[in-house]
Amino acid sequence: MSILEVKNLSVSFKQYTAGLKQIQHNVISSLNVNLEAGEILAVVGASGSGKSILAHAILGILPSNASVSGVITFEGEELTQARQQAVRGKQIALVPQSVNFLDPLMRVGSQVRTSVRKGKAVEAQRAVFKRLHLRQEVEHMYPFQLSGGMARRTLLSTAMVSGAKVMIADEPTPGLDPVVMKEALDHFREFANQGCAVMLITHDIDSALQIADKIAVFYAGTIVEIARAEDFIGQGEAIRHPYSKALWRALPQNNFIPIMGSQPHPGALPLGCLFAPRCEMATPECQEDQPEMRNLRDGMVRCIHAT
Ligand SMILES: Nc1ncnc2c1ncn2[C@@H]1O[C@H](COP(=O)(O)OP(=O)(O)OP(=O)(O)O)[C@@H](O)[C@H]1O
Ligand code: NI
Repeated sequence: MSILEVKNLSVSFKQYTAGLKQIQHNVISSLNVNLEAGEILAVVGASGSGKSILAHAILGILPSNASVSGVITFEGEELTQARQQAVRGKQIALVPQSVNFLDPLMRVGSQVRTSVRKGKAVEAQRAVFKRLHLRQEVEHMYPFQLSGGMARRTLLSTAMVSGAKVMIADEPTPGLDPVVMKEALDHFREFANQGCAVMLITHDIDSALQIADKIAVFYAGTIVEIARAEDFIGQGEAIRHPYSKALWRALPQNNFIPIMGSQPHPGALPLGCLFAPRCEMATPECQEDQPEMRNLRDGMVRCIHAT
């Protein structure tokens, strides 16, 4: 049993156009993913592809105009709204993408201490601050007194002291200097080695590959491939989905080959495969139905042509 299972998740937002016409934005569609204890799953993909929405759906913190369908289970039991509230910040911790998640009216040391559930709160907070190179006097500061990097380290600290079994880190590293970034990534690896499951959402594929066991590739609101980190090597021959291959080849060290076209807007998704309009391998069949996720070479892929 996976510690966290997301089955057939869809999330949409109702939006009103200028003429008060209502349109539906499908920001996540039929998404399946599992988190295993002891593993780090890195989630990569373009901006606006729905990575943060997935994190917020798991934690039950989507805005009220969102409609959600599908089932999320934690330790084999469905995560209902009540259960999401009960486990949030305790068994399932979030390192949010935005530093606005800090409480502006509370000193940051106290914020971190309220997340400690076992052992001495002050000691745990001071140890994590030291590890992330935050000076001790920072504990007395309010969020507005912090630099962007310090605020991010405070958010990381809050999740790290929580003792959660599942950690979801949404872009935890931008703005951190390389030394602190390495500490943060090493910390995630240690968590996983202790039996915790980590979902690391990131734009930094290189860092993700250094610590992740598996990589999930997001495109236009769904996961198109789940691969082992080792598959991301060379020219990407072992990578299954044409979008994942393109993403890999677009990296500076892999020839910087740009991907033509752009990701479809959530208000106007194509009927069939979401990547078909940009895909060199697309055939008329690809335009008919969205392909199902299928097993391929010890990974998962959502493409009828992948081999
Ligand atoms: N409250 C909202 N109402 C309507 N649409 C929203 C809302 N929040 C997010 N979206 C839309 O959902 C889509 C997915 O957004 P999300 O923030 O999950 O992307 P992301 O993959 O995390 O991007 P980034 O890498 O830039 O953080 C985007 O098209 C975004 O515009
Ligand atoms: Ni995001």
